Amino acid sequence: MNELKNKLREKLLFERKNLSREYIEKSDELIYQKLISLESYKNAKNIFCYLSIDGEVSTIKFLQKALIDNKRVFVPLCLKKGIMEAREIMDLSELKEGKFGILEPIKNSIKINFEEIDLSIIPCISANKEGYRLGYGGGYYDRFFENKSIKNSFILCREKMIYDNIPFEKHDIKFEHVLTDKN
Ligand SMILES: Nc1nc2c(c(=O)[nH]1)N(C=O)[C@@H](CNc1ccc(C(=O)N[C@@H](CCC(=O)O)C(=O)O)cc1)CN2
Ligand SMILES: Nc1ncnc2c1ncn2[C@@H]1O[C@H](COP(=O)(O)OP(=O)(O)OP(=O)(O)O)[C@@H](O)[C@H]1O
Repeated sequence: MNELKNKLREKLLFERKNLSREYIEKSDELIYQKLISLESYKNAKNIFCYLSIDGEVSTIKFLQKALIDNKRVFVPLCLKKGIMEAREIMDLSELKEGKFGILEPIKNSIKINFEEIDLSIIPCISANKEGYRLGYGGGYYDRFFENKSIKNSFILCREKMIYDNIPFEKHDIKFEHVLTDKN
């Protein structure tokens, strides 16, 4: 199974590299507009959202907007293999580049308990329309959401990166929504 996922990861990352700058910018903007129009965004007090890298759907503008709208914003801090926490940031300038080139909050940032998160924004390399995703293979999101009652979870995925036949296993979490530049 891991072999299958790794092959697919490689193929999809290659395809992602070949998306045009134009399409990337356009889909980033469309997805951003959808995000800030969500009722679950408007009602959210506490938001958990990733910090985008490479060809992932950009979340920078969204995070800035959330901070301006006085939401409390939490981002992933990877602690050890497969384990991450949601830690608060007040400003994007607090972030430092961590493992994998991903921006991270400082070590003594405030942790939020899972139950207090009102809205979760989740990265992927690819996803299917049912809410299964393919990530970088660290298992961070599967463990973070394991055995939890998930509310208002949104995977961000460009329409061109949607892939119907994502292989999934018992531990893989099915998220509630997939936001693309089309749906
Ligand atoms: N933007 C963004 N942030 C995210 C994720 C993501 O997919 N996107 N994550 C989603 O999970 C978590 C980080 N995922 C990670 C996955 C792998 C490695 C990593 O170091 N990989 C090594 C090999 C590790 C090993 O197997 O020993 C490498 O590829 O060099 C780091 C972070 C949390 N933050
Ligand atoms: N809840 C879990 N408990 C134990 N191991 C897990 C769990 N979830 C995932 N794993 C393990 O983590 C590894 C990576 O899983 P997977 O390929 O599904 O990651 P991914 O969803 O692509 O990664 P990420 O969530 O970091 O983006 C696999 O070896 C898997 O067995």
